[in-house]
Amino acid sequence: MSALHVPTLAVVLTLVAFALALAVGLAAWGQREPDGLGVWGAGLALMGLSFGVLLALGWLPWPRLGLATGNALLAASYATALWALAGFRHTRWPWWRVLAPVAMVAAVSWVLADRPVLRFGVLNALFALQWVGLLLATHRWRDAMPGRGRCVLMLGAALVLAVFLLRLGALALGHTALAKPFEPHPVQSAAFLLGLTGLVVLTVGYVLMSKERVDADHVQEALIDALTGVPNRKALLEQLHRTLAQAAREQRPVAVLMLDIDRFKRVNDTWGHVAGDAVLAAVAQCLKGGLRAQDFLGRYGGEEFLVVLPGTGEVGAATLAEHLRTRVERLVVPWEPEDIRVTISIGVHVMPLATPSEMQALIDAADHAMYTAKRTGRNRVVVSGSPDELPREGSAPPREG
Ligand SMILES: Nc1nc2c(ncn2[C@@H]2O[C@H](COP(=O)(O)OP(=O)(O)OP(=O)(O)O)[C@@H](O)[C@H]2O)c(=O)[nH]1
Repeated sequence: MSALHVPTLAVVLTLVAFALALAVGLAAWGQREPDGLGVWGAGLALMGLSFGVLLALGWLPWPRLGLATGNALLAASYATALWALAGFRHTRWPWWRVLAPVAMVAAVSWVLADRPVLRFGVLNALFALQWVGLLLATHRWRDAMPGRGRCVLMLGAALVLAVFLLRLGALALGHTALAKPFEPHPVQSAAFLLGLTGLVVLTVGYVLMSKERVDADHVQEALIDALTGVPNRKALLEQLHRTLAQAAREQRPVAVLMLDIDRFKRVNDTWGHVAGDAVLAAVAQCLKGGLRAQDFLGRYGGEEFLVVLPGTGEVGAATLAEHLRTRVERLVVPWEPEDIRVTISIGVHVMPLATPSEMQALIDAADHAMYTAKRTGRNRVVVSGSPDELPREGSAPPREG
């Protein structure tokens, strides 16, 4: 290990830090949703700068100032890494949390400039504390970082922390020669290798976290209807399929409500398409607010919504449908020159023992009941199979009584 030339390793570390800063900066450039990646890149640049200053100490006219600056930049780069993570979590990060460790490290470097062993010990302890803080924060903020990127990042942080623990351990065992900057020593070689590996792993972890966030957003966008903010048809059908499969396993009923805004064309024709959009969004949120936690609402098509009620029988489904109908009836959508009110017609169908293969039949039956509600006056609820329902084409007329 001592064959590994420490100053060369330090130069490699400097170049790698700058190269990663450039790559990360390019990746973060023009990001739609900033997630701290740009700040992470700035931290890498600060790290490269700090090693540059420390490597140039021998040539600087004021080595004491150079030492304090180089170490302060290193503390700043570590503090910036934590700041970036706070940004990933959309947490406001006060300036003092970045500046406090920087000021402390600068003061220690300056005051203990003539006591290299003590300075080396205190500085490595302070840096180790910064990385313990970063590891703890990453663990505490795991909800905001649910993917594998966080694990990779924590591995990188552990490797960097190991650098300072290794140096502190060696110092405690009497290897005081380490205290000279870039002194050839197997422990220093190992520390630089660990640091280099940790830096790369950390950055890969952060970029992975950023990518996982974007992927999750895309999945979410693909399943949410942009206008109304409720699940779209694809998400709705997938959820209904899952609900039917679970209901079949548990031998429980599933109810489906098909809801359609009455005379919606008139809303568009009277107040314009933008008003129609506002009404659609307001109705969707109104319906959503009237559901129980286990129920599921989605936009089935134009002005049609579908509600899935797992484990709900006919009486419960009809009661909930009536509740939704009155909620929408009371809804007032603010608009100029006059507020807009609409009503909805609802068709209800319940399958006591449904299976996923009957999904389309379930929807069609609710749709037909809704069609009956339209044809028999609108602003009403019709339960499929009830005497109210009009006969379906090609089917037997509804039973009497
Ligand atoms: N503003 C807006 N209008 C939509 C949207 N999707 C569908 N529509 C309109 O919804 C209207 C549906 O009209 P129809 O199917 O004739 O039904 P209706 O006027 O609601 O009458 P009934 O259903 O019989 O009560 C059409 O004018 C569509 O253009 C949308 O996303 N935004």
